[in-house]
Amino acid sequence: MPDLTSHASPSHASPPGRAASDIPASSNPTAIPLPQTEAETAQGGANQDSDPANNKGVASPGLLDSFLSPVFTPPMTPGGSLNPTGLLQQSQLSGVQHTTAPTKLLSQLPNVECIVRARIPTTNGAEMFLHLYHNDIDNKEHLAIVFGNSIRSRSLDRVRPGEGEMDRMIRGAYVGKLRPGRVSSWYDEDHAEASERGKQGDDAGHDTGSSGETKNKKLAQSPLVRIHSECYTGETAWSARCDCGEQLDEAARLMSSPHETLSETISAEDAAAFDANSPGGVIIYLRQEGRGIGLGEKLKAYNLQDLGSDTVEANLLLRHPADARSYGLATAMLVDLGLGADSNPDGIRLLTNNPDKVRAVEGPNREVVVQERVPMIPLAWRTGGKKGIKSSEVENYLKTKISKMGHMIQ
Ligand SMILES: Nc1nc2c(ncn2[C@@H]2O[C@H](COP(=O)(O)OP(=O)(O)OP(=O)(O)O)[C@@H](O)[C@H]2O)c(=O)[nH]1
Repeated sequence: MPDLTSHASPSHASPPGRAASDIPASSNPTAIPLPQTEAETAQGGANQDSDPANNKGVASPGLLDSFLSPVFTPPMTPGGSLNPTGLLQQSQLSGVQHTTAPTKLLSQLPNVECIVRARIPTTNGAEMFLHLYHNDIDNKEHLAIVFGNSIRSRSLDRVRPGEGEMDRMIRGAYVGKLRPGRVSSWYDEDHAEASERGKQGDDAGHDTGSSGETKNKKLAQSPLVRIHSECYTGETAWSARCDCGEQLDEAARLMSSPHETLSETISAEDAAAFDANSPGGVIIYLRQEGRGIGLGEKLKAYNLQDLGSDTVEANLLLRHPADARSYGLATAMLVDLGLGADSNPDGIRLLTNNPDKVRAVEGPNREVVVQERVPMIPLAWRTGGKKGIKSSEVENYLKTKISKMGHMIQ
């Protein structure tokens, strides 16, 4: 077993020789000539030196010249536009602290609609409601994993023309619990729960019980929210290259037993009081695999990483942005779930180390308020290496997040 440092206190110096700005172009045979920016083209070409060696490109030790083969076709980043010149200019700024472009905010939130919701009993005993969304900017099935009973989707609860009670129950627009023989989506006999709101066509509230009872209830704490991007390798294929699977598990754990926090466990009495007012939690699961470049491109990036690049360099070498994601859909889904500033002015607590995510999730007009950022410290760092992921790859992945993407993991 190699001597791994994932549990060590992080002192996160950039890996030597990795930063593009640190390597003189003349001594960098693998520098890739970059296309002109639109502005440069308009000016007749600011970058008129035809010698590729004089263009600073992405330095990746160990890459062969053949990488520059003319058969290499730069891919399209799904749903994104690419300006590698701009990205690299940022990476060449002094200190290489935050080398990625800030996440672009859409000027307007997309429209989202919750199509169906279903109760999922989970293997650890907790229960959650899986919400599947459609939207008007892509054809993907983005998800909201909702813990607790106080968070409901407005678009799901809205009455649809011509639908009957069975239709509503089948698509998950019911209060309380389903059981054989139940006939009303609005009234749950066992729990004496009725929602008048939906019947009246009022989509402004988010109560689950008798009308008005929970609508303006002051919650003990703001709801916990995690915006998670799909990672097939880390969540399903047991990859130790990243900590995505661990982060998803940890977010679910914190939301299903909200009195367990990262730092303390509160008394049983306090826990009961907390549960009575539990704000619940939401994991917004966005289908932006590989930071938005897709699984195929991420696998190429893995091979580049094995050839010596870090995670940011590998994306740039493949002509993708370091991070091609956006969060407008997440903001719109949170608003639909009643966690927007209009109905939840106290805001949310966002589980993340990513500063871009905090700004981006708030939306172009602060449609969502992030009241507090809750850090996600890797399990191996918190337990001195006893638990969590141990690999040199995950160590490099986390180091690059800190040194090049400005992540706040301490
Ligand atoms: N391109 C690329 N994407 C990766 C790599 N490793 C993991 N990912 C993707 O990174 C994304 C994980 O990001 P998130 O879990 O949202 O986390 P984050 O934005 O890094 O920040 P946190 O909220 O602090 O976790 C997923 O889409 C993964 O598929 C990699 O080596 N290259």
